[in-house]
Amino acid sequence: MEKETEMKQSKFKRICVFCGSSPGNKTTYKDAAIELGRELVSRNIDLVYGGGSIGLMGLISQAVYEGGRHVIGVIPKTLMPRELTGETVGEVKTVADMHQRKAEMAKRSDAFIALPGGYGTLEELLEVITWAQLGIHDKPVGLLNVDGYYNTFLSFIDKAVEEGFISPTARHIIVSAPTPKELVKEMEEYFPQHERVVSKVSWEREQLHQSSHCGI
Ligand SMILES: C/C(=C\CNc1ncnc2c1ncn2[C@@H]1O[C@H](COP(=O)(O)O)[C@@H](O)[C@H]1O)CO
Repeated sequence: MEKETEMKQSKFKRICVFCGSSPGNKTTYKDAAIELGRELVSRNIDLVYGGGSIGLMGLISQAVYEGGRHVIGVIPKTLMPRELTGETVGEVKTVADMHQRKAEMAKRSDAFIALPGGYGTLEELLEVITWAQLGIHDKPVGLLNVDGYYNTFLSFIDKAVEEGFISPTARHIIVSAPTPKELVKEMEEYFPQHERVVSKVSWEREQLHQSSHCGI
């Protein structure tokens, strides 16, 4: 019994999950959101997400909250009306705008995971990958490739490597797996290979500067 608890203990305290504000057309996407939520709970990991109860965002936050872990939803003022995002379970952190939301979600997390989603999810995912490439952070970035949803995206990234727009070491930033269990395990084992371009200290200073201006 003790061994099982030991095995499940994660090095991550909080993971930020990006995912669809829609549920998607297949049951497997909804199931994966709930399964990822339960995987976080089983490893004592708290959730940071975009807030609200719509789509996959609602399903994962509910699963983590019901499992007894802390949930923080970071919502821009403009999306606060409940008819837009629904109720947020757990803690709500209100921010000024979408830019501040991403900075806040990143600051509060030890790693990032993208479930299937649309433009919003892709934008958030690509931003944390770009920040990793620049050496702004070295937190693992995971892609939950449910039912091959991200196969064409991954092929495109490989094409960009082939064509010389993404370096092979930067390709290594994306950790992907088909199930939550495999994904979190691979992220635990992740070791950054890319070169550090921006010093972490200067980035943290920049964040502090922004926070004092935005009243975080
Ligand atoms: C404005 C409307 C609905 C509210 N939509 C969102 N609510 C909360 N968070 C959102 C919303 N739209 C985007 N996000 C963020 O992007 C990701 C989901 O975007 P996607 O395009 O659905 O993939 C998610 O991680 C959020 O952080 C009425 O139209």
